[in-house]
Formats: sequence, C-alpha cells, structure tokens
Amino acid sequence: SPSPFQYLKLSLKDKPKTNNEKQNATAVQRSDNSSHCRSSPDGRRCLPRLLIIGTQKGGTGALRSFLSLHPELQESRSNEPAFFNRDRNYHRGVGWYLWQWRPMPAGKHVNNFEKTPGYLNSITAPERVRKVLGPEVKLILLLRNPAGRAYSQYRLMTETFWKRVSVRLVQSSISAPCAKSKCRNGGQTIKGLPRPSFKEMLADAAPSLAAKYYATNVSIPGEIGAPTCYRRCLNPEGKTWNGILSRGLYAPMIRHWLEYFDRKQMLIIKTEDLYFDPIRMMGMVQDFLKPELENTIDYSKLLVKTKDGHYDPANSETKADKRGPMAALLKGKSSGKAKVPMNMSELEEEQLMDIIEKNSHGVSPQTKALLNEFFANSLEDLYSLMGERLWEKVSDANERHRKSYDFASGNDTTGSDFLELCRTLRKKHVPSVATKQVTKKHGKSTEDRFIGIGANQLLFSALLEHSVVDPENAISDFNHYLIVARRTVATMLPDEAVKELFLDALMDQEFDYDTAPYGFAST
Ligand SMILES: Nc1ncnc2c1ncn2[C@@H]1O[C@H](COP(=O)(O)OS(=O)(=O)O)[C@@H](OP(=O)(O)O)[C@H]1O
Repeated sequence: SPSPFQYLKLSLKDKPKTNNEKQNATAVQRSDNSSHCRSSPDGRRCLPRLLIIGTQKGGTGALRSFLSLHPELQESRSNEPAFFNRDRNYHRGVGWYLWQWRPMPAGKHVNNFEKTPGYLNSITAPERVRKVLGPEVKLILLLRNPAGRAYSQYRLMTETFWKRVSVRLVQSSISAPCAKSKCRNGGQTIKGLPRPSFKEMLADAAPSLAAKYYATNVSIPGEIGAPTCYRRCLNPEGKTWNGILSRGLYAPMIRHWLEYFDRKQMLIIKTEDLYFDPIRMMGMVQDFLKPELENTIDYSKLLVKTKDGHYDPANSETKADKRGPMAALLKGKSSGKAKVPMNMSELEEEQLMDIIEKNSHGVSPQTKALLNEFFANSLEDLYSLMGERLWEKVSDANERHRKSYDFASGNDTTGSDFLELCRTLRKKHVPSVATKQVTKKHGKSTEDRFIGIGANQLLFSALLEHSVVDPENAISDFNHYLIVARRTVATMLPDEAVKELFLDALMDQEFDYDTAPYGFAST
C-alpha cells in the first residue's frame, strides 16, 4: 500500500537537513522495511500501529496506561493527539503527528499507539486513518453502557468543564464550547451560571426526553442565561454524534468505521470488563496485537487491584479514577459542598429525586428509565451488529461489584432499590444502640476521632440493623448505598450535636477502608 507520506506533506522540521542526516535516514529506512517510519534529526519516528478510538468515558485512559506498561508499546506524548478528528491538527500534516511520539529507541522493537476517544464519533476520522495509517492499523474500541457513559460525561462537563469553559453563543442557542482563551468574540463564560442537573442536560439534548420530563409546554433549557446545556450535546437524530446522548449511539458509528476497515482490524471490549477483569482483557488485547507484539507480558504482575475493585498499574494512579463519579461513588466521596435539607422526611418524592441527582452520584430511577427507553432501539441495533447482548449478562466475577457499578453507570437494576432505601430510611430511626456504641467507643469528647471513624461506622450499623446491607456483601453494599444513605441517616440522628458532627464529617471525609465498618459490625 502507498506510504502515508505520499498523502500528507512532512513538515520542514522533520526533514533531514544535512547530507549526513539524509544518508542516515535512507539507511534507517532501508533497514527498517516499514513505510510507517521516518528518520528525523533526532532519530527514527514512526506512525502508530494501534489506535484506541473510543468511546469517550469508556476507560480509554485506563487502557492507555495498561498498554504503556508493555515494553513493546509506546504511547503518544500528548494524552489525546486528536489528529484525525480535528481539522486543525490534521492540516498540520503527518510530520506534526509523528512528533507525538518519541524517537524509536535504537535496537528495540517498539510499536507506537495513541488514544483519542473522539475518533469513534468523528465523521472524518475513519477515512483519514485509513489514508494515513493504512488498512492494517489496529483499532481498539471500548464500549460502555450508554446511560453510564452519558452520566460520566455529564459529570465531566459540570464538574470539570464548567469552571473553565466558555461557550459561543449563536443566536439563542449554544454551539461548541471552547477553551476560554480561545473563544472568539461572543464567547461567554458559563462559569457562574447555574449548572444543569443531569436530567436538564438530557432534556436539552433530546426534545423527546424534555417532553417527558416536563409538561409539554415547557421551554427547553438552552436559552441564554438558563441553566443550560451545550447545544452540541444534542441532536441525537442529527448528523453528528457529538453529544451526551448521541455519543452513545454506537451502532452507526461502528458501521461508519467498518466502511473503511475490515472487522478483524477492530477489537471491541466492554468498559465494564476492562474495569473488573483487566488481566483477561489485556490477554485478549495482546493476542489481538500479534504479530506486531512479539512478546506477551503477564498483567497479573503489573496491575494491582484497588480498594474500589478496579485495577491500576502498580505504583501509579490514573487521574481519571480520582475524579470520576464511578470512583467517587465507590470511594464514598461527597460530590460537593451542597447541603442537603435537614428535614428530608418532608420532601416530596420529586424533590428527593432532584436531591439524589444534584447532590449525589446517583441517577434517579425515572431518569434511568427514560435513558433506557431512549437507547433501547439503538442498543438492539448494536446487539445485532455485534451478535452479542452486551449489557444483559453480568459475569460472576463482576457480581460483587455490580451494584456499585450499575448504580454509577445508570443501569436500571438498582435504581429502584436505591429509592426504596431512601424511603425506608427516612421513616425509621437510627437505633440508639448503634449511637451508644459509637459514642462509647470514641467518646463524645474525642470529636476528631468520631468524625474520622465513627460516622461511617454509625451509618453502617444503622444500615445493617435495617437489613439494608447484607453482612455477606457488606463492603460493596455499603459503598453502593453510601452517598445518599449517609446523608439520609444523618437527618434522622436523635441528637442535634451528633447530627452536626455527622454532617460535617460526611461533607469532608472520604470513606476510609482501613477503618471500614467490619469491625464495628461484628461487635
Ligand atoms: N481500570 C478501569 N477500567 C475501566 N474503566 C475505568 C478504569 N479506571 C477508570 N475507569 C473509568 O473510565 C471513565 C473514564 O474514561 P476515559 O478514560 O475514557 O475518559 S476520557 O474520555 O478520556 O475523559 C471513568 O468513569 P467515571 O468514574 O464513571 O466517570 C473511570 O472511572
């Protein structure tokens, strides 16, 4: 096949400048036998043989960090080069792209790779990838339950982007968000605007959802000044797959890629499998990467299981895990400082659901039902394309964490349990015996210890006594219920002083596994 360099011009930077360099380059190329490498003044640079193409929020960061543990794989220097999906980058030429990787280490067999989740939903990327990297390039695609994916993106937008993104206003609607420094005239920062709830963002994304969420006549958020979504979030029926919902319409995107690539060039993995069963998945990935990969490594020695149940490279942390709702949920982090009304028992159901959505890492059952309805046809389409019903079976290995995961990912298996829990808890009292035990153990005067340790124990015992958590699966159940449950329990504590301490502790403390509730549960 023609060399990629025939399609796009190398930048001057990459051209050997001296005669010596020219000779060296020729020599390297001859011995290399690969049309994917070029010599440059500081060594041989090669195009990637593997792309992780998506999906956004599909665990691509984790996969990237796992792959880079392999001595024969070299990740790009920038986190997401976005060469094939961003016109601006693409028109910089292959030379620019080549510089995304360090020169090849002399005498070593190394394959370059990169991840850019935006490739999957790009209209232009597949054709460009084929042109530049050839039909033999390998593609890995991580697919996550689209409801969970949407929720994860919502968190990314509202927690990370909201602070630093400006939007360009076009007439009364909002087009692509842009980095604050890069917004042209008309850019308006959205910092300070009220953040939309998940359901508002979804409603803006799809009028069909809006109609179900709100009375028919309600204007869809998105007008200037309203708690607004980006217009790009939307338009699931439109031509781009660029939105919070449309990014989950996987089947047409995959078909689009298959117009340019043979199916055998593409490995599709479920995010959930990578999360819970990465050692097996990395075995599959390595098989897929043969013969480019000459040696297989044993990932069971390289990945360590975290307290949350997912895996990280030993001695390192993926930043995404720290921020994400999934991780936060499992760790029991509070999503913010928003105070929950103390008098929860007087709240209407609708308000309770709003609280769940706005102040916790949860998705209400109503929202889940709508999401499931929204994605139903497209998932059927995907299942027939894949010949497998991806999110219907949960393997035994995943069972232990399924509740926590499903809850975070917006699956509908646990939503009703969760709401039920809230209903139950607000009717009941925390048993005074639990309170007494905690107080006895830590003493009211040792308030610091109580805040750090007692609060979770107290809550846990309450959950146990109400049979809300099953002692057998205590940790995972507890994690599952933690976020809202602990606040709910707090509102029912009999003693105002303890209640205050408890609430403060909940707002500020992370759940600490080392002081985990087992000890207390067994007393
Ligand atoms: N080991 C492992 N396996 C599978 N999934 C993992 C793993 N580690 C993290 N995650 C979850 O992946 C979510 C982030 O996905 P991405 O890295 O693709 O995000 S991004 O598109 O690059 O922003 C993000 O999901 P949320 O926490 O729900 O937001 C991460 O928790």
